[in-house]
Amino acid sequence: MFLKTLHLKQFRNYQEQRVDFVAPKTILLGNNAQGKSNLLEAVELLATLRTHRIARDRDLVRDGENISLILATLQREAGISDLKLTLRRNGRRTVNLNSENLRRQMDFLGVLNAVEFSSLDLELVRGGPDGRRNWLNTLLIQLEPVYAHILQQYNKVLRQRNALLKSYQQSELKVPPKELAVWDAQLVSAGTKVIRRRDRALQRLTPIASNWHASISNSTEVLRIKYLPSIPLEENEPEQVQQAFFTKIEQRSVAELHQGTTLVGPHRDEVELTINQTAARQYGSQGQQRTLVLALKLAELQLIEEVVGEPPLLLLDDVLAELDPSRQNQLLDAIQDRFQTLITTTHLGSFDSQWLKSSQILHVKAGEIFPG
Ligand SMILES: Nc1ncnc2c1ncn2[C@@H]1O[C@H](COP(=O)(O)OP(=O)(O)OP(=O)(O)O)[C@@H](O)[C@H]1O
Repeated sequence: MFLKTLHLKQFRNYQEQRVDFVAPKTILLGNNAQGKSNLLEAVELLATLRTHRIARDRDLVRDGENISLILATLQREAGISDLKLTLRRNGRRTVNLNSENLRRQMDFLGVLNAVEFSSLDLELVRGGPDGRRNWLNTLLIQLEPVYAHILQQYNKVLRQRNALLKSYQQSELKVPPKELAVWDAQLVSAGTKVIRRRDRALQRLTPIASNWHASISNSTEVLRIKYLPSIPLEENEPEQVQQAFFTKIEQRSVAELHQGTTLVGPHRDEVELTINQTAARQYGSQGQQRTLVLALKLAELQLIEEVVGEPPLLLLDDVLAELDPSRQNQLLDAIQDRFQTLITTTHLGSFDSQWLKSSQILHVKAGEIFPG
């Protein structure tokens, strides 16, 4: 797929800016805080309706405005699509495809696919399980847009069940509330769907990521990715997972009532990353952590391409210059001209000349874009 144009209105620090993409790679060049990442963020929003920088919609809308528009023209094998996302300060969003407002956000999600790689992704290795769950959720939304709906349902049930547990904890009641059984069943039903999809996605991603990792590290390191769901998972069968889920809830019920919160379910899942059988985060070197994240990102690209049937976009936010020339070349070989790539950087100095040859260069200055 190829993003032909992007048009931002009152988004972040852009007043109104249209960009035409004319090469397989676009380098957005500019000093800090000019709007380079903001532009990638707009593309990320079109792909996932999420942003990896924790932000509410009112942070995305330009200061002093109430509404913000992200418009794009996308070329896919099946034809051209026009996407429009409206963000409002009050958080209400509208999604529009080919001039038609869509009722379900799910129908917007499968249109543009993109993999984002920024320095924040190093947190995948270094940070807590939350970041890894988030990463997996974002990937799954693109592999199966219905996942966005499933996750939303799970989170809703989780919030309601937590509210019930909290009110019990704060009450004088001696007997757990009767409605809890209803919430247990709903939690298990929605949670099982989440768990089974996470398991399936990681089963497919792991061999691809391990291969990339072996190739980047010249086979000196073995990367393993292991899904550690909060309930034991023996077989990826609905009945088996549901049964295990109910059993675990029963085992933790006293603790849940005591703590007033849900202790079992996919909101407590972990994804373990190991290199040569040691937890990756203990593998101190920044270089090794970068290799790992690069392998994960290349695997995401490949998996999305396999599932969707077309190469997604790659968004490289300030990471390319940090890779050494050999890793840069590996990335270049992997993406060639098949994956449209948008790259932000503050300087061109450390770019391999190969990169520059096939790139369109745009200058970003205070929310405006100028051709290079
Ligand atoms: N809602 C908003 N309204 C107006 N300006 C905003 C809004 N949100 C962010 N900005 C501005 O956008 C700028 C940050 O842009 P961005 O994050 O894209 O930086 P960048 O060019 O990628 O630089 P860096 O190299 O530091 O990442 C800051 O000047 C910030 O004040």
